[in-house]
Amino acid sequence: MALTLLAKLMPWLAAQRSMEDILSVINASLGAQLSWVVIEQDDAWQIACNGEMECTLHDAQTLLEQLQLRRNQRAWRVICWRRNVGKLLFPTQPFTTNKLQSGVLCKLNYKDLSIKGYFFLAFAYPLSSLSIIKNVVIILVEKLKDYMEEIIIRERAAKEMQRVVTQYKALFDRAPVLMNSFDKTNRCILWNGECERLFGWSINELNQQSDPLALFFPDPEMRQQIRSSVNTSPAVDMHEWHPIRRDGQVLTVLWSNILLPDRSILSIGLDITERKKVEQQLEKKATIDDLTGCYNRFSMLRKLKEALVQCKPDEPRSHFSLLMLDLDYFKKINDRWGHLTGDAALVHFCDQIREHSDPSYLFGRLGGEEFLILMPHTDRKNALRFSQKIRAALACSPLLSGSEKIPLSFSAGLVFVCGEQTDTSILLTLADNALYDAKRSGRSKTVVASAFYK
Ligand SMILES: Nc1nc2c(ncn2[C@@H]2O[C@H](COP(=O)(O)OP(=O)(O)OP(=O)(O)O)[C@@H](O)[C@H]2O)c(=O)[nH]1
Repeated sequence: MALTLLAKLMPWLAAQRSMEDILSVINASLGAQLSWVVIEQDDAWQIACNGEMECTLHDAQTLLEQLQLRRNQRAWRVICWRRNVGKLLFPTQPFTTNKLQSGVLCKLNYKDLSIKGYFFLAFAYPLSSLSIIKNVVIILVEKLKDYMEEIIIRERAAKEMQRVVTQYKALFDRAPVLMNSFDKTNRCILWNGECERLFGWSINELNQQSDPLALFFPDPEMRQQIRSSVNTSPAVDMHEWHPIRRDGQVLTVLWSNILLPDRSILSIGLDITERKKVEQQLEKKATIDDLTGCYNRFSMLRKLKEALVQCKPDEPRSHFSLLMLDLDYFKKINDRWGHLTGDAALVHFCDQIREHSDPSYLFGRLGGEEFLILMPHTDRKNALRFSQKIRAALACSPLLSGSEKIPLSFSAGLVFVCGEQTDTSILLTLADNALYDAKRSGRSKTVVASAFYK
């Protein structure tokens, strides 16, 4: 009988059917009315039940508690009832109890998996030979045990997989870095929480566009560059890009690309817009004069040094003129109109220079009311012409203090640099001496330095 039953059951176990299906075959083969399997692991209980009668997990637990089977340490224990098993299982339901006359309950331990299992089988008639049914159940349970072990290991692996997926999903959604991926047809397939927060678009909104990337980079050429950096030759190093977000603000984002095992590419980005702004402000503070907006002494001298390095006697394009300017009688302006008007005079002077300068000219404040203009590939004649132009502009547009006109003039020293001089301090001394000559000989004029005169 046991062998016949097992022969019937084996294909079901091999086909990995559900526990309910297997119990149904057992019931049908043995003529049983009810069977269940209960699994207890990590304080969580599961029941699989089949038969003509309903048995809840609570019913099964009450029975196990009553028989103290759970506390019994033996791995194997088979309990058989010749009669009235229904009374034990359903003590409060007298009508149902009549239906179940006899039964077998078997305990099985999975030591390695720290799991307990219970198999129960009940019949509507009293069993004449308990030992036969007991032997059948022992063999049956042994087979069931292997099958259940397989299911449990599979379930655990699935649970672990689910746990890992949940962890990575949380990481993907909550990490303070941008993560996204687009497929070959330009559809967005990954768009994490930080992307949605920063750019203001959801993945559904992106995929309603024929080309989602156009939302961030309206320039088609820029889009081409992005695509090639992602798809053609994925740039692993962080590169700086300037996407536009939903409210129109231009961002600064560092992007890197990671090739995943399935050959898809995940782009990872870091929003550095605020950091970049601070950097730019610091850079500006370090190189630009606060009051006038022209270069400060430090950066002007650096630019002069760079120009000197490039300057070669046989390369006329590298020659340049250097003009050192100083406002005349500036102290008087401060004394008469006050320091704020003195500041306004400095700004006005710089505005005039800026307005009439060639874009290639470099212009900085050396300190106080002293300035330096570097004029690339400009000879002495043109440099002198330029200083006259500034003088005329200042005469035409005096500084206004209310309705009062404040005349401004300057003296200047000019040096033409043609590659024979390499020392900045000597050049500055030459320009300064020429400026001093201009002051001494009446002011409001430009004097050309005698050395390097050409
Ligand atoms: N308002 C204002 N004044 C400044 C600033 N820097 C320097 N000064 C003033 O500029 C004046 C320069 O005076 P001086 O060196 O005697 O030169 P000057 O009066 O222009 O006379 P000459 O150069 O000989 O024509 C001083 O009174 C400084 O206090 C500034 O940033 N703002």
